[in-house]
Amino acid sequence: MEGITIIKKLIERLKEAQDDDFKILKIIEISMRHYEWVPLEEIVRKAKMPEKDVLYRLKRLNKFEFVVRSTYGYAVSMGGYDALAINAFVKKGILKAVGNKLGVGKEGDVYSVLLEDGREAVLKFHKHGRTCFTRGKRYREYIADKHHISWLYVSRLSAEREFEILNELFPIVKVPEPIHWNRHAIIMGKVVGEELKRIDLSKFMSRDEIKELFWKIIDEVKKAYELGYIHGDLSEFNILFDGEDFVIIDWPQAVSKFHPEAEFYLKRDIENVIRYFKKYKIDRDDENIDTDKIFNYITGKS
Ligand SMILES: Nc1ncnc2c1ncn2[C@@H]1O[C@H](COP(=O)(O)OP(=O)(O)OP(=O)(O)O)[C@@H](O)[C@H]1O
Ligand SMILES: [Mg+2]
Ligand SMILES: [Mg+2]
Repeated sequence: MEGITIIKKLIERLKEAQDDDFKILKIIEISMRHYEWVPLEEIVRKAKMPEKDVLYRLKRLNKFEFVVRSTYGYAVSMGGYDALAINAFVKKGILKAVGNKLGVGKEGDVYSVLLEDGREAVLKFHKHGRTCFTRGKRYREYIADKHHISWLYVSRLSAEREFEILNELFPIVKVPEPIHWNRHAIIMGKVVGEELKRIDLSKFMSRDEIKELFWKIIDEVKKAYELGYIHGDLSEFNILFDGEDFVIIDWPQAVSKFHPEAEFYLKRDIENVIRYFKKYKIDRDDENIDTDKIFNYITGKS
């Protein structure tokens, strides 16, 4: 799988990379708040190192594909940003090893990881606007993209947001346990189970049991709402089920229940869940399985 090869390469490069490589990479990262392309002089000035030493580090960073270069200067690449986050987790004594890729979402990559305390966990990289930074994409296309400065900022913000929300919800709502956050990456508890989308419940559950599962999911949505949040992207893709219990994942886009469009988002979430369960015909003899009724139930309007 391509994902595994990429991370393996990244890990190899991480092993090779030295503290001074990361020092320079961090200077570029910080300077990107003010520059699209950080000029060499700026890096030299901040590094307080002779120019030839800085150039040596930049050459290495370029070889690792941790930076992108243009005539105007240097920028951190997506791989470089991944490396910074992984390096930070390792330096803090949190992360021990990165394993296989678990899933590729629209917005990020998820890996199975081993923590220093022996726990298995999950590392999720938030990657917004990744299209402007895919491997091999050329400089010309890169500068033509007006969003290229913000991907770093937006990805970081999204990870921070998901981490905060998980902290608010866990353990009251069935969500993964938030463990750590750095840059655009979060480490969270590993959930056993598969996306509902990939499971045929009727193969091992009765209709009553399936109906019970439906209402349990709705109750989690209600609990999240009571804590102030609406998932905003709830569907059979973001519910992991192990045959008995489930966990709702993927929260960065969640909105406040006081959001002006709150009703729209909550109803859409409810509809998605109802739509998935329709194929099991659980709504046949339960008139309460209705978007408006469930909306009222969740918001306490009935
Ligand atoms: N805590 C977890 N434990 C186990 N697997 C997980 C966990 N979090 C995510 N995954 C796996 O990784 C996939 C992608 O995760 P998630 O849905 O959070 O990311 P995403 O990039 O936002 O996806 P999407 O494109 O659906 O928005 C999930 O569908 C699931 O298979
Ligand atoms: Mg998802
Ligand atoms: Mg998502």
